Amino acid sequence: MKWGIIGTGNMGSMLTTSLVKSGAVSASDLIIYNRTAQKALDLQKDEAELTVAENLKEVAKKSDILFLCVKPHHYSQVLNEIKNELTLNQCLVSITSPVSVEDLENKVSCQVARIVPSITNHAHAGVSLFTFGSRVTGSVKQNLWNTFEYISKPSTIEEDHIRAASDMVSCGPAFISFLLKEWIEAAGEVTGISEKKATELTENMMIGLGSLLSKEIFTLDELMEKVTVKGGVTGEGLKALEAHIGSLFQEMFKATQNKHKEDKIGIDL
Ligand SMILES: NC(=O)C1=CN([C@@H]2O[C@H](COP(=O)(O)OP(=O)(O)OC[C@H]3O[C@@H](n4cnc5c(N)ncnc54)[C@H](O)[C@@H]3O)[C@@H](O)[C@H]2O)C=CC1
Ligand SMILES: O=C(O)[C@@H]1CCC=N1
Repeated sequence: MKWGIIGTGNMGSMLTTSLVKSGAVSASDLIIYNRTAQKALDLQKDEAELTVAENLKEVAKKSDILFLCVKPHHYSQVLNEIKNELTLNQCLVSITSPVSVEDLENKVSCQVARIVPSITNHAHAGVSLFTFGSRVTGSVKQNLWNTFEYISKPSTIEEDHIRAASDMVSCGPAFISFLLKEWIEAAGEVTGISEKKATELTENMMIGLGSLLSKEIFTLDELMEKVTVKGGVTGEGLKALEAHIGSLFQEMFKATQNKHKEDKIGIDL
């Protein structure tokens, strides 16, 4: 089974490295291609067994499962160049949310799936969002699912909820990092604690929180309950949060919904 990756930017390189390092795919079964060849060659320096393809047609022809890891506005150009190489035995996997599986199925004649990954998959953690097209065979579905279990918790997502799901698992690391930066800054402003110390404490708290959740020791509700000692400071902090949070997250989800709609209109496969 040969695995191809087109586009070795943030996500393509993350998938290349994580799939190999987790033991999901052996480097000798991976073939990668990037428009700027150096990016692909740099990955090969770490994993000598990787094949770097000379061009798009080569990676398309040689892959049983082919990941498309370019930005959505490059889809049309790439697909036009590879579509005649792809047959029903192969599966094209898109990793972007604004392009639906249905639209891709109308463009190419091979099997099609969408797996939206997350930067958290670098740490072989977090979620990957799966949507299978109508032509994907049972064995390919199983193979993709099993492979992504090495680096994530795969989760099936319907088209209607892909934006919200991707906001949570893929944009989430950026959103939460932004909130934590605000928290660190506010701690400094209000109490004078140094940014360095506040960052160290916050990052380690997050690692601990992630670990509690991953071991299923507590749910989110249980965490709030256990930490909120009656008459204590946590309760006061939570009250302040409730009073000031307003429609912060509603606005965030609305903003991404709007951008998603705009992107979909702008993408012409
Ligand atoms: N950054 C993230 O956390 C996530 C990104 N995605 C999706 O992944 C896709 C890629 O995003 P990034 O990796 O962040 O972008 P990026 O800009 O880092 O990577 C895109 C890569 O594609 C290459 N490329 C462009 N045209 C090409 C062509 N014709 N042939 C071969 N390579 C070509 C570029 O040289 C670049 O290395 C996007 O569609 C995005 O929606 C999905 C989940 C998370
Ligand atoms: O296609 C998506 O939804 C992802 C999330 C981050 C960038 N692209």
